[in-house]
Amino acid sequence: MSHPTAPLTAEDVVQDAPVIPVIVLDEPRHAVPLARALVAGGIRMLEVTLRTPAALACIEAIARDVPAAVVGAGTARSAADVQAAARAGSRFIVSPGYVPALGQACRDAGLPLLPGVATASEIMAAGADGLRVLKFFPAMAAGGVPLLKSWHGPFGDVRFCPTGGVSAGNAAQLLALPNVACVGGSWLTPAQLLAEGDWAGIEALARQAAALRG
Ligand SMILES: O=C(O)C(=O)C[C@H](O)[C@H](O)COP(=O)(O)O
Repeated sequence: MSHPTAPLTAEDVVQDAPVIPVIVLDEPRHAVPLARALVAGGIRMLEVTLRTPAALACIEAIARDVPAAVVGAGTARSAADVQAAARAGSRFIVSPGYVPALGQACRDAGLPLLPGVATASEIMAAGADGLRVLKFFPAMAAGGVPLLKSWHGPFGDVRFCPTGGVSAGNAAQLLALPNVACVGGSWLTPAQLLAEGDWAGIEALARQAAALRG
């Protein structure tokens, strides 16, 4: 990334760190200290899922108060989600699946999209709309390492961010594959550490995740 506020590409999003934390926030007051802890641990590309009522306020707070973080929205399922996420200050969009309307909404908003795929046809649908950097979801349930190896033949130009069932225990094995750019997961931000406000604990998890590659 050349400048912290310059428009990003999907490549920028996946090559910044080995892990994109998938963050579920119920409490807006957790957003800023959590983002600071992750950044302190070496992880600044942060995906806040739109699964909770607090999500947009959390994205807004991180975008405003943690300039060292790059906040994006996850669980985007519709054009309206993309628009709301963009208004809140999201710099990238992650979705569990892909429909062309989502791709169009991201192009309209000028935001990179990591769309979720789990089959060859979905990879081809995303590819038809110019998308070659994809989330693989739900990674471990859908086929994990063997499926990624199978895709590498026909889709050698596609790079994946496997997410879903990824943990500190299996991330290194995924990251070793040539078509894996990074992984995503919720293990850096356990609900219990959030509830306890254990920011040092989250920073330590981020530091371990940041060290997974290189
Ligand atoms: O909310 C979304 O947009 C999703 O697609 C689902 C998340 O990526 C997974 O829930 C993360 O999986 P875990 O790391 O196994 O918890």
